[in-house]
Amino acid sequence: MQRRDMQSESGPEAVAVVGGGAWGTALALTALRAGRRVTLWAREPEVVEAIERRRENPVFLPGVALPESLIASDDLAEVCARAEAALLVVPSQFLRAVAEQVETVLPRGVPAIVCAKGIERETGLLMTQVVEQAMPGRPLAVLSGPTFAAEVAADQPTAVTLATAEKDEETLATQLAAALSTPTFRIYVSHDPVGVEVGGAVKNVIAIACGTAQGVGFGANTRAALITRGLAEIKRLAEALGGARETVSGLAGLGDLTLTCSSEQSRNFSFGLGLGRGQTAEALLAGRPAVVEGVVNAVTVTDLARKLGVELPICEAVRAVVHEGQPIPEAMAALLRRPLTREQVTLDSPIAP
Ligand SMILES: NC(=O)C1=CN([C@@H]2O[C@H](COP(=O)(O)OP(=O)(O)OC[C@H]3O[C@@H](n4cnc5c(N)ncnc54)[C@H](O)[C@@H]3O)[C@@H](O)[C@H]2O)C=CC1
Ligand SMILES: O=C(CO)COP(=O)(O)O
Repeated sequence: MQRRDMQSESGPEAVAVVGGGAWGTALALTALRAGRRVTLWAREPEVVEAIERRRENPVFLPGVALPESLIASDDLAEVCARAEAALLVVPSQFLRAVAEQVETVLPRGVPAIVCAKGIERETGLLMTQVVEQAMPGRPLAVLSGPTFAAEVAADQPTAVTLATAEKDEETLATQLAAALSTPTFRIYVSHDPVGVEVGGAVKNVIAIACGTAQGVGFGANTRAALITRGLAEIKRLAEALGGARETVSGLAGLGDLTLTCSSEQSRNFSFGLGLGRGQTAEALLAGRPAVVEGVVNAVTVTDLARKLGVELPICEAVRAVVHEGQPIPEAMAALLRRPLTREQVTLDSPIAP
C-alpha cells in the first residue's frame, strides 16, 4: 500500500465519547489534545458532576486532571447532537443497548468507532458486528491496542490500531486516525477489524491465565509460554472468523497481549493473580466498579470457538477455573498433559515499512 499523508485529510472536529469509564475518559482527554471539541457521556450522574465541578473522574480514573474544555453530561442526546464522530467506550456486554440509544440521537452518516474489547454473550458477535446491527448503515471503525487508560491519560507514548469495516473506507480510516492522533498517541490504520477485535477479546482471557500462573508462584518461563501459545489461540480464532494472522502480530494482537499479560496494572492480570493466590472470583469482583472483560469473555470466546471447531485450550482452562469451579492445579495439569505436537509457526507476509 502506498504511504499517504494522513495529516492532509480533514476529519471530524466534534467528537462524542460515549462511556465515562477509565478508557472513555482517557480517550476524551486524547481527543482534546488532538484539537477536537469533545463531549463525554457518563451513565453515572456522580461522574458527570465530579467532572463538571472538580475536573476529575474519581470513580474510574482518579488523580487525572481534566480540562475545563471537556463537557460531560448524562444526557446522551445532548452529547451526540452536534457530534461528527462517536467513540463507543462501554463494556462489551452493554454495547448493544447503548449503541441502540446512540443510534436514535447521533446525526445520520456520523461514524461510530468501537473502543470496547469483547464478544457479545448472547450472539457470539464481535463488537463491530453488534454495532452494525444496532446502528445499521453507519460508517464504522474499531480502535484497539496496548493502552492502559492511566498511561494514555498521562500522555505517555502509545500506539494503537484503527480498522475500518469496509476495505473501501480508506478515507474514513485515515481521517479518523488523523483526527484522533497526537504527538504521543499514534494511530496505525488497518482494514482487518476481525483480526483487531479478536486480539482485543481473547487477550483479556489469556491475561487472566498469566496472572493466575504468577499467583500460584510460577515465573517468567510459564508466562512466556502462555503468551506465545495464547497468541496461537488468537490467530486460530481470527483466521476462522475471516481475519488475517498478520493483524494478530500487530498492536491489537501481540502488542495488547504482551501488555496485558505482564502488568499488574491490568485488571484482567490482577484478577488472575488474586485467583492464583487463593481468592475466589466472587470476592475479587465484589463491589468493584471497573470491568474485568476476560471474565465474561472466557465464556464468549470459548463458546464461539467451540461452534467454529477451533481449539483454545488456555481460554478453556480459564473458563473451567473461573466459571466451572475447576481447581487451578487441575486446569494447569490438563494443559500440560495435552499431546505433544508440532509448533506451527508460519511466516507472515512482508510488512510495509
Ligand atoms: N481501561 C483501560 O485501560 C482500557 C479499556 N478498554 C476497554 O474499554 C471498555 C470500557 O472499559 P473502561 O472504560 O475501562 O470501563 P471501567 O471499568 O473504567 O468502567 C466501567 C464502565 O462500565 C459502565 N457501565 C456499567 N454498567 C453499565 C450498564 N449497565 N450499561 C452501560 N454501561 C455500564 C460504567 O458506566 C463505566 O463506564 C472495555 O471493553 C475495556 O476492555 C480498552 C482499552 C483500555
Ligand atoms: O485493554 C487494556 C489495555 O490495552 C486494559 O486491560 P485491563 O482491562 O486488563 O486493565
